Amino acid sequence: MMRFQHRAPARSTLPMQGRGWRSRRPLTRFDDLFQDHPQPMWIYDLVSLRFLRVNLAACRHYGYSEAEFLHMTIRDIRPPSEQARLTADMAAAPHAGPQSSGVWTHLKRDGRPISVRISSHALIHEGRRARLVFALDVTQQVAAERALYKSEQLYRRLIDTMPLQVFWKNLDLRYVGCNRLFALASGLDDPASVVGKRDHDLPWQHGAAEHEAEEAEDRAVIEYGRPVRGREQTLTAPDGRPRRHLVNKLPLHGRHGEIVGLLGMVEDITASRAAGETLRLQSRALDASVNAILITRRAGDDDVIEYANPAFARISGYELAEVIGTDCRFLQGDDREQEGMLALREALRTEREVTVELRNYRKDGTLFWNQLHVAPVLDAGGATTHWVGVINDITAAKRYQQELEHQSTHDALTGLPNRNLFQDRLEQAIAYAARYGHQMWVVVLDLDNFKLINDTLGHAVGDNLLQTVSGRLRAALRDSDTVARLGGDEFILLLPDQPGQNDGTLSPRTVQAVLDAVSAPMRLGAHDLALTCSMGVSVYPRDGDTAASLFKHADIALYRAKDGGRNQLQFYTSEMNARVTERTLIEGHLRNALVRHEFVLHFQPRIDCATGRVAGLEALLRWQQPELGLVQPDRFIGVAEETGRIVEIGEWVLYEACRQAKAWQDAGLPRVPVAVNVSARQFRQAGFVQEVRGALEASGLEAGYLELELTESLMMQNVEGVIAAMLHLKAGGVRLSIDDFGTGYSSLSYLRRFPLDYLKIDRSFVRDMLHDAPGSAIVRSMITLGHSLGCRIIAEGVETNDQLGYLTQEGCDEIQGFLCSRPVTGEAAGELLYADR
Ligand SMILES: Nc1nc2c(ncn2[C@@H]2O[C@@H]3COP(=O)(O)O[C@H]4[C@@H](O)[C@H](n5cnc6c(=O)[nH]c(N)nc65)O[C@@H]4COP(=O)(O)O[C@H]3[C@H]2O)c(=O)[nH]1
Repeated sequence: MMRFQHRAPARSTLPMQGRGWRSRRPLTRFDDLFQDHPQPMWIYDLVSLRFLRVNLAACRHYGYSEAEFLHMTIRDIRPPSEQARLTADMAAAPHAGPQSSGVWTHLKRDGRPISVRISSHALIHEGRRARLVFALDVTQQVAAERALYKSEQLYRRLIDTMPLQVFWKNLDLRYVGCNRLFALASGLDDPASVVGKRDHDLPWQHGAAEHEAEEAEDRAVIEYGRPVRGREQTLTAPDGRPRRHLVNKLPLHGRHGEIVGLLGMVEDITASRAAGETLRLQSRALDASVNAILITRRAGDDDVIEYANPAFARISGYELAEVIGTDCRFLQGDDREQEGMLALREALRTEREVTVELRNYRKDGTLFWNQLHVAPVLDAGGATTHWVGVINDITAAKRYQQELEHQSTHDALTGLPNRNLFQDRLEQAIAYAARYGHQMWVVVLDLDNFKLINDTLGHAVGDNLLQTVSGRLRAALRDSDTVARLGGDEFILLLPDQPGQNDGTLSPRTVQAVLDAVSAPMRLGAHDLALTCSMGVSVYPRDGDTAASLFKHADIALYRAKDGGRNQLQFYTSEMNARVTERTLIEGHLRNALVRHEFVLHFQPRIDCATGRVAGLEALLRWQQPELGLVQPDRFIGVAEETGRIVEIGEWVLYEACRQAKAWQDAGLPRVPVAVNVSARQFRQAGFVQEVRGALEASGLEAGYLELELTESLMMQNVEGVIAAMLHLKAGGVRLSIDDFGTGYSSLSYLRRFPLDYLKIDRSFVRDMLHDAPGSAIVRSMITLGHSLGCRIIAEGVETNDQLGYLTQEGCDEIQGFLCSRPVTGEAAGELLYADR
């Protein structure tokens, strides 16, 4: 250790007080004190700031030797950051007396900083103005203070950053401290402003009642040491809005366990409560939804159900507990390869929303159609964590849609495929047959006389009949065959290759099955019916290789079958085309026949059986077509009826017949009625009665000389309307006859109501009447019936004297037929009348 070696009297130091600055007496004891003092001490020159003396403790503490110190100034032991402060301190320091100048940072010789508390005293040292400095090392104390400050800061920051309002009160219920949140909630900016106040001193938004309740609770906490936990309350926040709080209060204990106050924590749970409420509502919405909702999570290859709502249980029939944790694929059962599944898998793979329609199966195995909408649920980072699936049971809509589709492709009455569906199937069958070299048959089937049954027995019976025939046809054929209804009484059959049949003919068994289906006796309501049918057949590929040509050719064959007397099956032949061609030809020529005056009337007399004289003349239409020659009615009346031309043609006949009859009368020939055939279509025209009246007026013929022949089937359609029109005509004096009697389904009760003058027995009955007993009995009863209705009986088609004899014997009134005369021109008919004078 270095002693104070340079001690010399000349360097003695005197304090400025006491013995005086000029005293030179060495103060050895003082030096020793200075030198040996445990605190670092030094004297420095106030002008040069140089160290003048340093004690051993200073040398030890700072690490400088005394000699080194004496070459330094007091600036040299200070860091640059303290230099300005030193300058200011020097300037402010008193020239005499002691000074405490606070804590400074000094640097040791090795550069380490220390904190020192400096106190100094002015003095004269060896004639210089100097200062004696005591440096107390407070480095540790400062560090501890700093640490404390720091921890206080930390604690302050901690309670200020807590998402809770924190406060603590003393026994007087005055606030001792609080965090920033609490201060703000109380209406102040700064926690310090809260300290010392009581609740009612703070600018809360809520009122005195709340403060009182609050303090009462505080007092209870302090008095009984019982904490308050999780009390909820709603208070008004400084912004005026209600906030929901969760309040906790604990007693604060002193060093000896005594209660010294309370610590309170208030948590604002408004947002979490609102979120909870939202969740509650959303959960309720999920529960109440009529659509099933699933939330699934991907787990490996599975989409595991995490949530399913009650609607899911209702729709699927599964208990919720059964399905949670399982993959959704149980809903498809084995029906996995569905179109919707492909789209669904793709959407799951690409994590996109999708709506698909799936066939799902309930727990009991029944199918339900599911319109499924799935959407990914993303986390904050945008990754898919779950999927939400909304299941909409669209079974009813699907069924409705299927029904609509069925309706558009099926016949409503019979449930059979309609023409459109048949066409599709035929096209498919053609493609198939073409590929495999098969043949097949298209059969158009028409029920004979259906129209008559429908018209006479009513539509309900007609419908019933069609349904029965449909069912029978369906049952008679194989599943691979198609039966469709084309409309009305027309059916069409598609019969693909019959096993063992490749000769272009239908198997007799199939034909028989179809015939039996139609002709087996049928009881419909009160009616026993026996039907027949006509069939036209075309064969693929012989008669056509398109749906249209097969259709057309089967239709032509049918036409031929009907033409040939019905109740038969006709295969299409190329010659049939000729007939169709002729029909087309006739239809074309008919268009201009009237304007070209190509029609003429022939007349056939009928003879009174009693007198043998002409009783009347029937006007029969002939068509003198330049290219076709004289065309008989059976070749063109049907076409005229179908095309509607019969209306204008019939009108011409009516006028012409009246004109001719009047001309004969005017020529002085015998006055006999002229009979005109009226077609159903013509009769149904709204102005028909007026038209008859017009023809009579135009010709000047008396109504009593005009006779209208109405067919039985015409009269049975819209019976009431027909009777009304007949009564009108009858009232005007016109005579009425029922033509072709016996060929239709006349109801006797109706017959009585028709105001008829004549009943014409159809020539088919006359032809057959002498062949067997039933035939003659039928004619006999017809005559009796006619007479009982008050009609004169005319027998048609009388060709032989035997027929004439029988008819006369049975009381027939008039006869018409080749026996008396064929239909002849108007001129020849005039001659007949002339001869009959
Ligand atoms: N086998 C045979 N036939 C006989 C005999 N006596 C008469 N006929 C034929 O029987 C038909 C009688 O006429 P309808 O039954 O009214 O049958 C008529 C009638 O339904 C219809 N028709 C003729 N003219 C007209 C007309 O002006 N208007 C309408 N709507 N139909 C007419 O055409 C049908 C056929 O007329 P037509 O060919 O003139 O044939 C006539 C006549 O030539 C006979 O002894 N044996």
